[in-house]
Amino acid sequence: MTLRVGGRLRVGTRGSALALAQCTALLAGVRAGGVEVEVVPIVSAGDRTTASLASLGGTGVFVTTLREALLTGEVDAIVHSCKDLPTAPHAGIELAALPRRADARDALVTATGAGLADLPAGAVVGTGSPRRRAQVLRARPDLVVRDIRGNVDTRLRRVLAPRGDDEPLDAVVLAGAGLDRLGRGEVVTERFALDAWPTAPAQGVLAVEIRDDAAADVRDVVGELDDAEARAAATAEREVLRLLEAGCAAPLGVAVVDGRPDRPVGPPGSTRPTAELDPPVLLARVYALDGTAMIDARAPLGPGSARAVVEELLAAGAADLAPLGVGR
Ligand SMILES: NCc1[nH]cc(CCC(=O)O)c1CC(=O)O
Repeated sequence: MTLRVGGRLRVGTRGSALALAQCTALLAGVRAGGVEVEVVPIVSAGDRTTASLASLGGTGVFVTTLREALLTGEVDAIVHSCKDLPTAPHAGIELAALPRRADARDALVTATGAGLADLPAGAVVGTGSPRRRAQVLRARPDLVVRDIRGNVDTRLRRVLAPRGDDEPLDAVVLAGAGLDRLGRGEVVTERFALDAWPTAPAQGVLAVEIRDDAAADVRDVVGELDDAEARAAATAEREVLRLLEAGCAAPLGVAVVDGRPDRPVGPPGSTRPTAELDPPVLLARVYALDGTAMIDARAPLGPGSARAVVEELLAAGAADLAPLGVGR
């Protein structure tokens, strides 16, 4: 099929290996459907510099550059990791598709193949995420967590093949979905069950944005990628983030889990066999930064579930436990 407007669908994404891999995989189905697609890598200030992301205004710099390319008409659609997308809507832009979710779980990669429980005391685990730091320390207060930055390859290298000037790490925690999409899923030593280790809101979900005045055929093609289950889960998880006014500094874990504890919703990448499982439940968990305490809230997944878990968390003192925006 040739799109009536422009002939082919131009899709912008970040130039990182992960962004290109996940965008290309997402669009394989669109191409198979006969639509001509061009992936356009968009380089942002955050990709060009080694300055800290905070000095550039946080990870929002990537999203902003992509949105500029969309609004100027350089591309017809943009693809982000949904977990990197601010919860506030952007004028002129529409979240047109939340495609089927990949593995939402965090993954541990260790140099020796040891699981988290088997790492020696004092082992050094790298992560830049306050949530992951709290979760590691909660499970293993005897480990050392090192703040690390960089793309997936850089972080893996620190464990699997450290260079002379790197401090070697014994382990890193990364999103399983990112490793899978890069074809590196085989390096994972352990994937943490969501009920024990809820992850970032919308982890493993991609987000496709279009202009709100997009041509009908662009809207149709992109809309085909939307997945009702991913949309319901990502929407509720992001609503928790929004209501808590939590940024990436908040040690907050959110997940949609099976109504029965200790079981994730379906095996990774599979469609949930709805008939066999209890109704899905929204789980939100706020940690103390050092992992010594945590507060949980759960509600059956649905339109009111985010508000219900947030009220429960706040009533239980979550705003005193951890740095959230709400109540400050
Ligand atoms: N914060 C960066 C980021 N944004 C999305 C992913 C992974 C892919 C996804 O969650 O969809 C990652 C890497 C990571 O957390 O290990």
